[in-house]
Amino acid sequence: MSAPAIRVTGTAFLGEAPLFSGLDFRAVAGGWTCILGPSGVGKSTLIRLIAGLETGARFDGTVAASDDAPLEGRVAWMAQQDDLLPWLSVAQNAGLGARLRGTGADAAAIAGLLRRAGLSDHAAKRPAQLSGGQRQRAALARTLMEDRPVVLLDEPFSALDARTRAEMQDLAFAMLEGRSVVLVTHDPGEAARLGSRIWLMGRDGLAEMPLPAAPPIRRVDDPGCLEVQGALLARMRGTP
Ligand SMILES: Nc1ncnc2c1ncn2[C@@H]1O[C@H](COP(=O)(O)OP(=O)(O)OP(=O)(O)O)[C@@H](O)[C@H]1O
Repeated sequence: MSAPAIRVTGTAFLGEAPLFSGLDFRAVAGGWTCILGPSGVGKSTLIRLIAGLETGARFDGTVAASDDAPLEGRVAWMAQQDDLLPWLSVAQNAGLGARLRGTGADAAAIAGLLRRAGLSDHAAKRPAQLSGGQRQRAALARTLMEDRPVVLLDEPFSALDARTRAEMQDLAFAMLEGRSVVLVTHDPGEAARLGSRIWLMGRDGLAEMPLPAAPPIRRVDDPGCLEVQGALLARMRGTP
C-alpha cells in the first residue's frame, strides 16, 4: 500500500469571517502528523476537508495527495465517539463497512484484526459489554478493516484514562504502520510520542513545532519526548 503525503492550502470561511486563512498544511507520507490547538480553531474542519466530509465552513483552496490521485476512497476515519452500533457484536461492527457495501465481511480478516487488537475473547460481545478502551480498540479494528492508506483520527483516545491511552497509542501506532495518519489531539504528550510532524493551530494560523530526536513511537519517559511535551504545552498556554 502506498500512502501519500497530503497538502491542504487555502482559506475557510464561517459566514463572512475567515476560520483560517492562507493555510498551508502538510502531512507526511506513511507517518503520523499531529495537530494541536485550542477549541474552535478549525482542527476538525481541516481533517474533515481531507476526508471530503461536510463542514460548516466554505473552503476556498485545494486538498492534494503527493501522488496526484484523488483522496476519495482512500481515507478512513476514527473519532472520539467510537460510533459502534450497539445492536451488533464487536466482530459484526468490525465488518460493518463491507456489509454496508454489500461485499460481505472477510471473517478471517476480522478475526485476525480482533486478535491483534486483543479482542478475540470479546468478538461476540455487544459494545455496551466493553470498557471504553476495548470499545476504542474495536473502533480501531473497524477502521483498519477499511484498509485505507490515509487514516484520520479526531481525538480518538481523549476519553481514555492515562494508562489505557498510552496502550492505545502503542497499539494504533503498530497497527497503522505505513499509513499516512493525521491525528487531531488536545494532548501535547500524545503529539510528542507519535508525531513525525507536529503542527500547532491557532487563530493566527499553523506553526510547525520541533520534534524529539528519537523516532516515533517514543517512550512516555523519553527525555526528548518529555522536553517537547513541555515546550508544546508552554506554547499552547502562550508562555515562552
Ligand atoms: N457544521 C457546522 N456548522 C457551522 N459551524 C460549524 C460547524 N462545525 C463546526 N463549526 C464551527 O467551526 C469552528 C471550527 O470548528 P472545529 O470543530 O473545526 O474546531 P476544532 O479546532 O476541531 O475544535 P475542538 O477542539 O473543540 O474540536 C467552530 O467555531 C465551530 O463552531
